[in-house]
Amino acid sequence: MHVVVNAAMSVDGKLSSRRREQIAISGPEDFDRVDQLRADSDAVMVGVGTILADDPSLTIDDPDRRAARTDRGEPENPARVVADSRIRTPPDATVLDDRAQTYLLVSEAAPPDFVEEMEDAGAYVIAAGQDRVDLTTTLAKLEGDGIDQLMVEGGGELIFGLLEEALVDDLFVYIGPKVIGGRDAPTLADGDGFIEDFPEPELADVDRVDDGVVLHWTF
Ligand SMILES: NC(=O)C1=CN([C@@H]2O[C@H](COP(=O)(O)OP(=O)(O)OC[C@H]3O[C@@H](n4cnc5c(N)ncnc54)[C@H](O)[C@@H]3O)[C@@H](O)[C@H]2O)C=CC1
Ligand SMILES: Nc1nc(O)c(N)c(N[C@@H]2O[C@H](COP(=O)(O)O)[C@@H](O)[C@H]2O)n1
Repeated sequence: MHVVVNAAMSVDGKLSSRRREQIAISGPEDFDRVDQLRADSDAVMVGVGTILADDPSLTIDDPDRRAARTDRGEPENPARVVADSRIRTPPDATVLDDRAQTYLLVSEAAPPDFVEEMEDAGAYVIAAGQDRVDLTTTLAKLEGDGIDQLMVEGGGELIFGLLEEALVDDLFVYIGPKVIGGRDAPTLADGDGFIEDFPEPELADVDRVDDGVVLHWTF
């Protein structure tokens, strides 16, 4: 499986404010680049923190891109994947609508009643890990289901979890013209943070987009 992380951050490295509400950091050209990345993916993944904060659809905006996928014999939209250790995804979350297949990655601590509720809402539930989703095992299961190209859109906890397990191949970061600040605002990589063996990606490309810049890092 090839894992591509994409996120937009402020000049000071924040994904959002301390209120954890969605903030438009990208401009139109960058949102279009993200739409193309989604169209090139078999699945788009986020953590449940992003579901609770933003209620994203994770579908493709451009109808021509959706048509090109169906012409290739692919589903109109990539599948959606939510990492949600204890099932905090609300049953009326937009990712559970019928526009795409949705996988919910949960831990073995996820209450069985909630698992059943999510399956009734149309999600395909994969469980691995004691208290927290075991990302290595669940991503391998997704690969077994035909997901070769996985795009991850955040947030900071999930991105750190993937970096910690050395699961990231490419990282695209849009840095937009905003300063958000705040010690409690989410950053690109949250979690516990590294204290040694810091991942050291290589800078593959730099592009000026809208009023900011896209950095492409490879691991
Ligand atoms: N600017 C941008 O590009 C983006 C911004 N955001 C922002 O990020 C914030 C949400 O980010 P976070 O609160 O960090 O939540 P998150 O979206 O990273 O979700 C974290 C959750 O993922 C689940 N998870 C399961 N297994 C895990 C594992 N092994 N490692 C890590 N997480 C695991 C846990 O239930 C955990 O609580 C929101 O404010 C949202 O608006 C989110 C996506 C993109
Ligand atoms: N690429 C990007 N730029 C920004 O400025 C953002 N605020 C985000 N946020 C993430 O985009 C997703 C929205 O999904 P839908 O369009 O509703 O499908 C979601 O993952 C946000 O957190 N991204």
